Amino acid sequence: MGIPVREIKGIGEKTEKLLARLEIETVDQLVHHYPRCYTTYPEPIAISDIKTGQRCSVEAEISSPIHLKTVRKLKLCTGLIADVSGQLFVRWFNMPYLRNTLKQGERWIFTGTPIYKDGRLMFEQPEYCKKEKYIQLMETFQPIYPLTTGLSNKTVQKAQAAAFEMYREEEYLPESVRKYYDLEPVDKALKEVHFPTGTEHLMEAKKRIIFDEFFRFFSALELVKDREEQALNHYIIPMEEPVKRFIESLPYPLTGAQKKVLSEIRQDFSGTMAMNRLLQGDVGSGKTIVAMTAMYAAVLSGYQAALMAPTEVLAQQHYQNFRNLLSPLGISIALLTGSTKGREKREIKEKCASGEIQILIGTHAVIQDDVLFDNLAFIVTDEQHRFGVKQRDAFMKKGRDPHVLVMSATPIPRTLGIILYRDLDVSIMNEMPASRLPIKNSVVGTSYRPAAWEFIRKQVALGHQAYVICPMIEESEKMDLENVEEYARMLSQALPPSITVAALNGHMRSAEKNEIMERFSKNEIQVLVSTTVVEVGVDVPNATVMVIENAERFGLAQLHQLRGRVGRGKAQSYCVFISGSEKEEAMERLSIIGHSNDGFEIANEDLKLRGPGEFFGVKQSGTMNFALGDIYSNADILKMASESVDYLKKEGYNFQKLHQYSLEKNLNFAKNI
Ligand SMILES: Nc1ncnc2c1ncn2[C@@H]1O[C@H](COP(=O)(O)OP(=O)(O)OP(=O)(O)O)[C@@H](O)[C@H]1O
Repeated sequence: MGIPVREIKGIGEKTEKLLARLEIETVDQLVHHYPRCYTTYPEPIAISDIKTGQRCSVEAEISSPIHLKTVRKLKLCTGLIADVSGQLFVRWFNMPYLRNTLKQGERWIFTGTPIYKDGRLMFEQPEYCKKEKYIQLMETFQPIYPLTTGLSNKTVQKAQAAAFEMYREEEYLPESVRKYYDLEPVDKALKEVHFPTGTEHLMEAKKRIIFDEFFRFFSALELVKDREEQALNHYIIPMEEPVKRFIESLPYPLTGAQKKVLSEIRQDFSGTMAMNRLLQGDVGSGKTIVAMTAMYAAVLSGYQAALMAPTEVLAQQHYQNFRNLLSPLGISIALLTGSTKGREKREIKEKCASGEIQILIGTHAVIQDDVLFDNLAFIVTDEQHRFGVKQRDAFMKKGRDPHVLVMSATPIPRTLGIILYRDLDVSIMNEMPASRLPIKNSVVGTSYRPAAWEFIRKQVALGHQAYVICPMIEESEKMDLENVEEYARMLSQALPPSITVAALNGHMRSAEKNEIMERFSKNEIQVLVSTTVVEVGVDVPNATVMVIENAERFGLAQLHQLRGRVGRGKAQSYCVFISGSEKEEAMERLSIIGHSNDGFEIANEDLKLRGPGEFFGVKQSGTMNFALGDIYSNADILKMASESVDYLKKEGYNFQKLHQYSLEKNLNFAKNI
């Protein structure tokens, strides 16, 4: 383990705890906590000239004492600031000390993004700074870190500065590779990322750090691959008559793409090597039934099969689906998740070990040590980028070299797929069932919101349901949560009382989330206001409207996922992307998604639009969990890293050495495959 953050000068117990919430416990982890973007400080403007949603600075006097009050456990500091042109309301969360720092009558420069709330324009969480310091700031650009409630950007910046006094990153890359790809030394790059000295230097530094991220990812994959050379096929699984009959008995004909993938799986099942396949299917293309058919075939051959989903809601949904279609055929199916309790859990484990349970569906609960199988021949992982390499490994070890199918709903352009999924065979499903109508999209500004709500009312009156994805506030999870509740309240008031509106957020307990989802799927709830927890896989075909607030803040891949929650039934569906920004780039990106429902096409356009070298923006793709790198914008660096891992492998480079201190971490780091 590295040096604890507590040993850094100026970090006390409170900051230590806050950092721990971001999974930062050591100095090494802190210096690898990269800024999520950089900001420059603008020339201050008059209060009368500020505009909603546009970051700005004002030089103003504090015209009222800063008032501290507690609202639902949140400590709220509020006050008024003024210049000759007007006055502005300001407020901060959980920074009670400001009452003593900011005194009435003093002049400060406040920087923030004005919002419109409770009928007035205001600054929420603005930064504050004295003029002399501000003039210096205007000449630099400042890192903005991912934060958590109570932890300010300033605190992280100070901690970084102190950390660098005691930390030096060791170079691991051979000089020849570094020179060949024109990469900076790692210690220099790391420092520059936190303390930028100029645009060009920062771009060079980020190139190196992103290269490192990708390099570690690929080399961790190499290590996993080395440990498990492709296995022989121990389980020949024919997909003959009974499987055909099952397919014929489905309430719909399979699409051409579904049939093609099934025939690829059939070949793998009867081949000489065990299957190791990625099924990349566009949102709603019907991956589940493909997996189910193959699992059914495995069971008919006398084996067990298991499916692991990333959330309880999804595991539950799969379980229902499987039961509807396979229980009548006499297949025994069980669900195992974190909320399966005592006796039931024990029983499931016993029956799984004895082979009585033929199909096990669950969350990562299925990879716990005491879950054993009798003859597990086939494992399916849903939404693979949510699981780490380690979890995938543990799942595989539940059987003796089982066939593996991983399913992903994130379309990735072919050129990138070849690099990223180097160890998997890839099947692509890009065809929607013929019975579906394409979703109608519109990209609008916030003034359209009342019309969007009215549209929800009309659709619900027709018997349909709607989702609203709530605006995000990046600074604090707590505020996100409040936001969802408040939004749901406002929407509920705007709609007739006969319409039930419910809020769903990621902080709820699983049981609570499951219950809301279940009520939504039974149409007891008509409108679901949610954070992005509904993003993956939720399947309620009666929902026909999706409204996404602050659409400009999401990556296109994520927007496509969210939109995919509608358009799953026979009725016409609609998606309204509400943009809080009128900036041209934001609109241009959103218009891509507004014009196309094809995930693969969107992914390609996204790649073209952003191209390499967009270094300053917020990460947009949301596709993979790299801290700094973005597989789209940094596709060129991704290629370099992949090539150099191949090259160094041939040269006999010891990747183990690179990962020896933190193999666990780096295997986890390679979260995505
Ligand atoms: N060939 C088909 N014809 C008509 N409906 C289908 C077909 N295949 C699947 N479906 C239905 O389409 C819906 C979506 O399928 P499924 O949940 O498997 O999608 P998915 O590919 O997993 O999408 P996502 O990634 O969004 O979860 C389900 O309600 C399913 O019953």
